[in-house]
Amino acid sequence: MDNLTIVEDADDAAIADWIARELGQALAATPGPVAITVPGGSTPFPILERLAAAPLDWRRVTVWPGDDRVVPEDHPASNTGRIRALMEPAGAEVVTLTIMEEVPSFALAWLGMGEDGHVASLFPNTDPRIDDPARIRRLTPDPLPPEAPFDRVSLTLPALLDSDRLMFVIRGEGKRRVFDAAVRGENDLPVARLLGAARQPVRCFA
Ligand SMILES: O=C1O[C@H](COP(=O)(O)O)[C@@H](O)[C@H](O)[C@H]1O
Repeated sequence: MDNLTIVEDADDAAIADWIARELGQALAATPGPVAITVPGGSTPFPILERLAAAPLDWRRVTVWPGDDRVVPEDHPASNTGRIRALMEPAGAEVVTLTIMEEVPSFALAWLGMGEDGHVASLFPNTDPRIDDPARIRRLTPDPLPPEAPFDRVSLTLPALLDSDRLMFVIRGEGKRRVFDAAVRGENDLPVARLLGAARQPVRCFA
């Protein structure tokens, strides 16, 4: 993949700095709002905490969770609740993901990945398609991940691909093996489908 850059051993502060620079450039390029999508789970939150402290015009930034578990926002497993708690005090607008939303084009689509190759909440059993006519779907992972055994709402592949840049943060050897195999086209997991269709720059902090 000519459009892929893998950055190894970057710590949370370095990743937050890189995102802040990207966002700063996107904000400088337009007087209007800038949308980004961010992952949930556990990996992104220390990075988001640092990012929220960056001196950006957060009032022009709309933050979209890339996916969420179907739980109330005050539930500890709610991605949106945790993202909102960090990003709203900085001044950003945080969107609640429902299937009614109009989804914008993103300046940056930041993704995590599960060891099963899922991105956002596009799990292998949900057979995500790059020509999905929907931008947001409600889905049921099968098997249900034991750490978050809930139905999901997720941006779809075309919604994630409608972005100027894609970025992953993946930690651990198991995830790295799955990601590298996807890059080489050796599997057909959701991450491989996304990467296979990506034409924008992709950066993976691994
Ligand atoms: O369930 C989810 O898992 C993935 C991976 O999370 P991580 O903590 O292992 O990085 C995450 O990207 C997704 O947003 C989340 O809902």
